[in-house]
Amino acid sequence: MMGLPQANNKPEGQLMIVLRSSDVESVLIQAKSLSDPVPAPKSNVELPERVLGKPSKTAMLEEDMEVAIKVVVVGNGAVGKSSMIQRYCKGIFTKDYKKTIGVDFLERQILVNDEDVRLMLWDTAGQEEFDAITKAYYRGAQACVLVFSTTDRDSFEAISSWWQKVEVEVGDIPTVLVQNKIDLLDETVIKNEEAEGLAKKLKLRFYRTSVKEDLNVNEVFKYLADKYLQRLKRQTAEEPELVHSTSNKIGVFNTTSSNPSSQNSSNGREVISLRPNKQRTKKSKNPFGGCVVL
Ligand SMILES: Nc1nc2c(ncn2[C@@H]2O[C@H](COP(=O)(O)OP(=O)(O)OP(=O)(O)O)[C@@H](O)[C@H]2O)c(=O)[nH]1
Repeated sequence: MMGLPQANNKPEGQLMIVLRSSDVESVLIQAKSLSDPVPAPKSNVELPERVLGKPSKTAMLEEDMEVAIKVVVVGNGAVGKSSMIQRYCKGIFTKDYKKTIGVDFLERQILVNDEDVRLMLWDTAGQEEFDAITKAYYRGAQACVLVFSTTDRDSFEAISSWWQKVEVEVGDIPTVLVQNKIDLLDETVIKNEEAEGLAKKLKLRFYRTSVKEDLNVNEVFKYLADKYLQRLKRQTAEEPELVHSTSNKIGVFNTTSSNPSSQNSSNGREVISLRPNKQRTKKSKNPFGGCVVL
């Protein structure tokens, strides 16, 4: 768990994010300006249908749109998933271990090849008991970080099964394999060749990180964003219609509206309620620029 110090200052559930499951499956692209022809959505996440029939999104992709990428971070418990997301988004590291219950997420905005990219980092629980919950949140993921720990053999051996769990839900998405806690190399229980061999076998880019020492964490997410953008551009060039289709590839995501009263299931669609397991604050700028706690 992300273990924020202020985690319990506020009664749980004050801020509830409600997503329809189909929305979670969308590539999220946010209109940057109010003059954007895409109408302001009524709830936090809009349906892909809303973008149908509107001016070319291909052009907008180039000029007016901001790409948002849903990244899921998966792996056994205690390998450092929450710590990694916290390090990346808030620039901090805590020694405390608090198990993540269900899912959690933070986001950070970065610039990749002059393109604004919003990374939405979904932190999933590493324990099997939460599998049913976490699986639902893999849907719609556009990139994935598979993490194991230098000091935990089981976490290394579980990587293939984590990968399968994600793949079953979302297919082939940009993915990286990460060996975390390399500051503890003295205590390693995994040989270098084994880790590299696994990356080769799974055909994945491999990073060694230390969240504690802030080694290579940025690189992991930068690589994924880059890879995803390349793929998106290729797809858009090859099949511009994809952007307009109802295939849940594109959605409009409004992070400015957070009116909980508009988030309900009155339309009869399935509703997933995300209850942050720690305090969420309103979006605010912080010293790490572009990092937002939702
Ligand atoms: N030495 C060292 N410790 C780390 C590193 N990254 C995380 N930790 C520690 O490992 C423990 C587990 O970290 P978490 O980030 O909570 O692990 P998690 O994978 O989110 O665990 P679950 O929520 O159970 O899935 C914490 O005590 C962290 O401080 C690292 O790079 N080096």
